[in-house]
Amino acid sequence: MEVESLAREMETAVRVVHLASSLCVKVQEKLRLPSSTNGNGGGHVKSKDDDSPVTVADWGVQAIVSWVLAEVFGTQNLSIVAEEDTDSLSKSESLGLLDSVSNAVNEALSEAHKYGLPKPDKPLGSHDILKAIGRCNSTGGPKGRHWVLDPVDGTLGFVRGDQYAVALALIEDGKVLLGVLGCPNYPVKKEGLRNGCNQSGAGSVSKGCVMYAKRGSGQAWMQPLIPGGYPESTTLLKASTVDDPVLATVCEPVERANSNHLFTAGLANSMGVRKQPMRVYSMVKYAAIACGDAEVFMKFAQSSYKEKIWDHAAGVVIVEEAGGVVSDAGGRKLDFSKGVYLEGLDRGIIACSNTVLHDKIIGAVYASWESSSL
Ligand SMILES: Nc1ncnc2c1ncn2[C@@H]1O[C@H](COP(=O)(O)OS(=O)(=O)O)[C@@H](OP(=O)(O)O)[C@H]1O
Ligand SMILES: [Mg+2]
Ligand SMILES: [Mg+2]
Ligand SMILES: [Mg+2]
Repeated sequence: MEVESLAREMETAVRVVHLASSLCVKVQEKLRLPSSTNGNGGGHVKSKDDDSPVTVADWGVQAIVSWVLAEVFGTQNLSIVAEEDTDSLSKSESLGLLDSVSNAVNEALSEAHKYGLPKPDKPLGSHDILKAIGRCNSTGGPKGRHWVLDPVDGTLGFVRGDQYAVALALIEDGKVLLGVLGCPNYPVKKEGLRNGCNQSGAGSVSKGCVMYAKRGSGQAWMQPLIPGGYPESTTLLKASTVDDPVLATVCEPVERANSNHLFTAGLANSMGVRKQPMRVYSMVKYAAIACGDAEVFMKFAQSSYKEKIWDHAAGVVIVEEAGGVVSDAGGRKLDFSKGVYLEGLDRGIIACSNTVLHDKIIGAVYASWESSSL
């Protein structure tokens, strides 16, 4: 599929995810301070109506991404579909929380120029911040361009000091054109040190990266996350070529409530997977497939749960351009054209590093579905 250049969109998306990730790193550090161990991260964490957590970072990232996109592309026809809203943040009892969000946003935006992004002339006020967050209330749909944002995916992982992702994608006429994933805690293997310092070939590990891909390019890329600025190096990503289930690493959500661990264990067993599942929060699971650290990601939510587009859009295009395959459990592509939800999803999501493994899993799903307890 031929896609127009999208150079400005991609450049902006990658840079703003770097900036947003830097905000997340700082907020997560604060959450880990001893003064924050009162259960709500020193006031930085709230519960939503469905009991899921939302934090200063979720609102802060949404405000930053929305503000930057509006500055770069203008507000006319700007459509952003994103997870958070301003309902609880604009209540009078949330003044302290809104202050914390403002501080985090202004601290990050004051560094925007170091990322090659516009920065405000003066710090944004609470009103500007609420406006930026509230602007992301588009419901997407089959026509036109829509930015899709999960400001913090895996908020539970985030508050637990674990893995999470900042996920931004651009959809046009229902197709994901580009995706960017910020993974601030992802362990990235560096090439073995050269010049005789380390000849073992094992390489060292550093933390944090941004992955991105453009639809139809056949390439997915990774940049390191560096403190206080935009990196110079970029590495090509390649999904794993392992197609023997015995050697495959399968990842899945951490929470039992989010995916049926029993069903996926039976499925993995029936196709000959031997390794224990790698349970990881957030779209970092897609990242692991894209960079060759895992071969399979399966998620089978309860049948009453409807998957949202912001939990998958960026990950899907990155995995596919790195050489992988993503579908529902019936083998059909995910449909990003129906609004906020992945309507018509057949049972679950299966992302694989290659078609051979993918075909095997789809076959195993058909074989084992009858006896499942879903
Ligand atoms: N009941 C239920 N079933 C399935 N999925 C749900 C459910 N509730 C929430 N969510 C969505 O799951 C997102 C986190 O998915 P993960 O794969 O990271 O799950 S886990 O945290 O590792 O268990 C999480 O994304 P964030 O809210 O951005 O963290 C939710 O969109
Ligand atoms: Mg999410
Ligand atoms: Mg989220
Ligand atoms: Mg959430």
